Amino acid sequence: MSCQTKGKNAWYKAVIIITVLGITAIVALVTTAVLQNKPLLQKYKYGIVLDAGSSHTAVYIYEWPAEKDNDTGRVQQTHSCKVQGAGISSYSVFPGQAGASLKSCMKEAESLIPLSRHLETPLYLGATAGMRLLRMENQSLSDQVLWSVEEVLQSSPFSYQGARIITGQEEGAFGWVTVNYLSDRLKQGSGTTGALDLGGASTQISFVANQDVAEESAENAVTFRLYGNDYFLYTHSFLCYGKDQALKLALAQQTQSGDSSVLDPCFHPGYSVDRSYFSVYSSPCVMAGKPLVSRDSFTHVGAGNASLCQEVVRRIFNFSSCSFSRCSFNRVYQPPLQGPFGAFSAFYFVMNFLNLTSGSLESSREKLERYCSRPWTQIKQQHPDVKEKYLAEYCFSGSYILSLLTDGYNFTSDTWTDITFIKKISGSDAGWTLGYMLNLTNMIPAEAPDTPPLPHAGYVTLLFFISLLLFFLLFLCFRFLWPHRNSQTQMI
Ligand SMILES: O=c1[nH]cnc2c1ncn2[C@@H]1O[C@H](COP(=O)(O)OP(=O)(O)O)[C@@H](O)[C@H]1O
Ligand SMILES: [Ca+2]
Repeated sequence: MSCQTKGKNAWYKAVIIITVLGITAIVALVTTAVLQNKPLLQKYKYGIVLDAGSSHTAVYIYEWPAEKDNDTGRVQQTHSCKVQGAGISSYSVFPGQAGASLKSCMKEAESLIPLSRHLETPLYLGATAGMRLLRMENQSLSDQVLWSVEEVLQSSPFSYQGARIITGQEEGAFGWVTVNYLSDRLKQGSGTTGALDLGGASTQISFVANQDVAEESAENAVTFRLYGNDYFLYTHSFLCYGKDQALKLALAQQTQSGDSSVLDPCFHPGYSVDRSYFSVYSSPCVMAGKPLVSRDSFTHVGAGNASLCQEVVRRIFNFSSCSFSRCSFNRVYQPPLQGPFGAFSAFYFVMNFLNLTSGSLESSREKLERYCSRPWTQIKQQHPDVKEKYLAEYCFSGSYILSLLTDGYNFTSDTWTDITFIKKISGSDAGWTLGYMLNLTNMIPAEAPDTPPLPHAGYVTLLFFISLLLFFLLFLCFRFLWPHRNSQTQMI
C-alpha cells in the first residue's frame, strides 16, 4: 500500500512538472510567434485630391500604411474639407480669385499631415462638369481659373501633380473603381457593383458589361486589369443632366411661352419666387432660346404634384431615336443593366432626405407624391436648419432621380432594389477622387500580389493548436509508457 502511495506521488509530481513545462513551452512559442510577426509601429503615407465640382470644391485626404504602397494595404479617407463658397467655375467673373478660395482647406491639410510627409504627399485637383461647361462657353476663362488654382496649389508644401478638367469617362470609371475598391470586390475577383453618380451639372453611370460594348460604342468602353482580373466597363457621363442643370432644362421647357408666371408641379404649393430669365437661359445646357419677351423675370409658383412633375421631367430627355441596338436617352448607347448598383453623391443626399433609400419603386413614388403636395410653409417650418435652396428643390430632385433611373436608365420595379443609396463605404466617401488617386499613383497593381498562404491570426492559431496537440501526444506517451505506472498495475 505504502509502495503504491509512493509510486502515485512520483507519478503526480511528474505529471505536474510536465504540464507546467508543456504550458510554459506553448505560451513561450505562441508569444514569440505573435511578437515576431507583430507589425512594426504603423507609419502612414498620404495623398490629397481636390474635387472641384460644379457646386463646390472638396479636399479629400487619404492615408495608407507606409510599407504597403501597392500591396494589400487599404487606402482610406482620413479627412475631408468643404471649401467655402461655390465651385471654381463660378469664379469666371474674377478668375484670379478661384485659387484663394482653396487656401483655408489647404492650411487644414498642412496641419493634419505630419510635417515629415509633406514633400512626398501627392496633390491632385480634378475639375468636373462645371468647368467642362465653362470651357465650352469660354476656353480662356476656364484656363484662367485653372491657372489661379494651380498657383495656390503649387505654393503648398505638397508634391503638386497638376490641376485639370477630367473627362466624363474618367469621372464615371474612377467612381466605379472607388466603390469596388472600398467594398473589397476587386481583390476577391468576385462580382462587382455598378456606380451611379449624380452631380449638379453631370451624371455618370458605369457598370461591368459584355466585351461587345467596345464594338458598338467605343467611347463608352473602358477596360481595367486590376489584381489579375480584367474588367470591361460600360460608362457614360451625361453633361447637363446633373440635378442643377436638369432643373434649368425643366424650367426652360416651362417658360417657353414667356409668361409672367409659371405654375410648376415640381415645387410645393405656396412656393413663389421671382426668377430672372437670364438665370435659366444663360447655361450652355439650355439649347432652347430665351422667349422673345421684354420682361426680365417670371414668378416661379409651386403646384406640388409629383406625377405631373415626372411628365415635365420626362420631356428633358430625348427618347426619339437610337442608332445602336439599345439606348438610354439622347441617342446614347446603353447595354442591358447588370446590377447591383451603388448610387452616391446627390443621389444619396436627395433620397436620404426624402426617406427613399429603401423600399419599392411604387412606395417611393407614393411617398414622393405625398411629400410634393405638402405646403411650402409647412415644409419650411419642419426643416428650419436645412438650406432653403436645397429644401425648395427636393421635390424636383426626387422626381428627377426617379425619372432618370426609370425612364432614362431603364430600371424597373424589379431591378429598383438592385440600387443601394450610399454616402460612404468603410468611412470613405463614394466618388471619383479615390479611384483617380489610386490610378495615378499606381496603387492598384494589374496582377495579384503574392500573399502568405495564411493570414497572421490564422498562423498563430494554427501554431497554438499544433503545440497543444504535441503536448497532448507527449502526455499520452508518458501516461502509457511510464515504467512506474506499469509496475503499479502489476502489483494491483
Ligand atoms: O445636402 C445636400 N442636399 C442636396 N443636394 C446636395 C447636398 N450637398 C450637395 N448637394 C448637391 O450635390 C450636387 C453635387 O454636385 P457637384 O458639385 O459634385 O457637381 P458635378 O459633379 O456635376 O461637377 C450639387 O447639385 C449639390 O447642390
Ligand atoms: Ca461631383
